[in-house]
Amino acid sequence: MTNWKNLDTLDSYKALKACKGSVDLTTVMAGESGADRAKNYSVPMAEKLTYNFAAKEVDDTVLEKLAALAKEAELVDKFQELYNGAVINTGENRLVLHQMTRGQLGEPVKADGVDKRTFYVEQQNRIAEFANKVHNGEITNAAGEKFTTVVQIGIGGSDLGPRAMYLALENWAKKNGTFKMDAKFISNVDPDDAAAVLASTDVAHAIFVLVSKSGTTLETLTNESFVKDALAKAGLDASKHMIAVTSETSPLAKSDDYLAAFFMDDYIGGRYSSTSAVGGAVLSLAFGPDVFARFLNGAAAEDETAKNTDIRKNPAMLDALIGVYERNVLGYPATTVLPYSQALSRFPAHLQQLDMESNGKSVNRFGEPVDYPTGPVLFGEPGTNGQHSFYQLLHQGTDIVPLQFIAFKNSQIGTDVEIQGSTSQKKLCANVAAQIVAFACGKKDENSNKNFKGGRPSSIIIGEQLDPETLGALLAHFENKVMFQGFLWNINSFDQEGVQLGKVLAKKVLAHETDGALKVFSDLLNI
Ligand SMILES: O=P(O)(O)OC[C@H]1O[C@](O)(CO)[C@@H](O)[C@@H]1O
Repeated sequence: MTNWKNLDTLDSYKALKACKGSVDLTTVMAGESGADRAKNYSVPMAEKLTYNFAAKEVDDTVLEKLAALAKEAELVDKFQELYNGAVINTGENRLVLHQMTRGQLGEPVKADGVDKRTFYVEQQNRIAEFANKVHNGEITNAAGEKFTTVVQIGIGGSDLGPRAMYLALENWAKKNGTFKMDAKFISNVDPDDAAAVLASTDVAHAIFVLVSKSGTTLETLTNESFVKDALAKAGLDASKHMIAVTSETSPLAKSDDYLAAFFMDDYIGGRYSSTSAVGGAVLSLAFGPDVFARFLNGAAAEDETAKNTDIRKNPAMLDALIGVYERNVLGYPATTVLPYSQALSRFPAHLQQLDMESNGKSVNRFGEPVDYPTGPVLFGEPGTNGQHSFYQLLHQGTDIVPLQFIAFKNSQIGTDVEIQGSTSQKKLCANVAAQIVAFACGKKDENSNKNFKGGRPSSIIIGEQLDPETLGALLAHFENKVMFQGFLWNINSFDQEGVQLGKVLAKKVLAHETDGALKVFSDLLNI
């Protein structure tokens, strides 16, 4: 059994604090020293990805202290407890098993009377069989015609991850001949969301995937009714056009309203559910089950790296430790993820939920207030677009915001042009290389308006090409990073009580049970 202790009670953390200010990026990232760091401060990830931390404010001494912190905080042992079935989600008294949707990292875990790995694989097989039947025309609409579009209805983790993964692989699948069906997504309770998606969808040839782990989310149930209404208006039987993905204990599980139902369970948090049936249904329908299986393999391979006790061989743990150093010792309040890949356009939105819903906590695992900052604000956009938007603040603003770049050597589609001696792909990669050095080293100018102080830390994950395996590995990397940071902060990264209050008050507003400011705002909004 491991010890769960607050970060500020650990001796190795106290030692780490003494390192504050010891690494000046403007110096160490210049000249030969910068070249050496760029070569050596790099850790292999799975699927030929590498995590390069040359431009972080660390040196061998800081790394030694981070290694000591990893050891004292028993990070790898805690991960081991997690995948071997301990009740890590103390707030909800649940196991945490999302890694098991992609592999068996440790011992078999039995819960609810079944072996959980067997359960997840069974669901994958059921989804694969269903998707194959849709693709080969064994499952059709009432007129015997093939379905051509899949529309996912869900919100939060039942939308963001699957949507980001779909967008990440859409062009790759088209290029590689595995694209089967268009996928669309309805998430917001804003009626314009469902209305616009439905208006651009041939509903007679659409299969709708209702995704809600709890089966009680207001937005999702409302959008389900919206879609059912549209199907009825088109003279179609909704139960022949809808499947459900939910937990076996949810009210949706036993309903006859669906063509089929596929299951995840309470041991997979919504924001960790992309590799469960939640992502499995839409991705298998859109790209085929083999592509989904390749995505899972990439995630499984990355999970294996997270078992390593050596911080130079465990990229997620190293990334997590550096992030905690930046947050708690260096005092940086935010972080940004900047994929130089258009296909990853919604990946930062997924990471916002993953990171902030997991680690936006003020009490530890035992419900006691913590005296130190926990999860940072996370935001992001693809580069180079971000460069022409908010990078101004990142380069010259008064706050230092650590950056996390992601880039691939090759594009997905492969269509490119050479203009002024370089292809677009080379221009993309040139920009990310330039940004790392510009942020770290800055540039002196007598005109203070044009002066760049530098000293702005970044890391970069570099890959060959974004494909199903690299995407899986990338997803698992960030999930595991968030998990290790939660362990360091001694918080429960797997519940989300902070989302409840707003839901309760919204219900009161709709029931007209308001007074005070709530009543005034209700009136102002004409509710
Ligand atoms: O899948 P469900 O149960 O509809 O939940 C959707 C989302 O709502 C939340 O519970 C937050 O309100 C997220 O954690 C979750 O991903």
